[in-house]
Amino acid sequence: MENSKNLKEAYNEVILLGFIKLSNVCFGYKDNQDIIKNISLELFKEDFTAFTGPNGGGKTTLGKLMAGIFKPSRGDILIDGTNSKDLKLGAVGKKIGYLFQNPERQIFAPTVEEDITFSLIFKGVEKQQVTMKAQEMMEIFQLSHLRNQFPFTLSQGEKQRLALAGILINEPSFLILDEPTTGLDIERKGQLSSILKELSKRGVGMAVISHDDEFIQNLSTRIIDIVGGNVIADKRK
Ligand SMILES: Nc1ncnc2c1ncn2[C@@H]1O[C@H](COP(=O)(O)OP(=O)(O)OP(=O)(O)O)[C@@H](O)[C@H]1O
Repeated sequence: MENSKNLKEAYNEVILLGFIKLSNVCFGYKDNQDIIKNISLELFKEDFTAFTGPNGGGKTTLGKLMAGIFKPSRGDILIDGTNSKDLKLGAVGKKIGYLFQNPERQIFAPTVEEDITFSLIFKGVEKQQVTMKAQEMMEIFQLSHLRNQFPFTLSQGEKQRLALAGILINEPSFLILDEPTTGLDIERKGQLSSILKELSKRGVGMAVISHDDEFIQNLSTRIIDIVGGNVIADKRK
């Protein structure tokens, strides 16, 4: 018994286990029309994975499936070992942080600070701890000077950083980011790259949907091409 346990542990150490595993996944918004067509794929925390491909290919749809926002019409998605069909959105949120293409969709509160702390307060985390974590997030994302500002009046880059701060305060194990560089100037894009690289180094899994070639080339270790709801290429660098 003891031997078989050790064997299993050793096996798990040498074989990298996928954090998100898709098996024969299909999905359509309307009946009989699959947008995602039988995709099987495993994503690893150790990778920095980029999803590319032409407009309308299905990247955003796939991202929402992997984040548990949509459930597959057919096939299964395991998120950290649990079928996404059995996971409520709140439970997925503890494991996966999802940045929408339009960060305004993630603004909930009347001030920047309240927006960042929204989810922790909702979960009933103790006030002193919430304040400390918010401080840390505002420093990392250079939002301290905007703490009392109404989020809708922020610039695109600031909204992007605010959305990321609100996601990362929950310490998810894996991040899925949909077009995170849209509307960012070169300087802000560089800052975002450094933050994501650092998070990846600290063990946070990364999947980025992007058309931004330079950004992808700079960060990713694996590039997956999605065309017409299919994976047409899957390359490691
Ligand atoms: N809510 C929806 N209802 C119906 N069809 C949708 C919906 N959202 C997306 N689609 C369709 O699904 C297909 C894939 O769209 P999706 O946004 O996933 O592609 P994408 O690869 O992310 O595109 P882009 O690069 O333009 O963001 C498109 O044909 C789109 O029109």
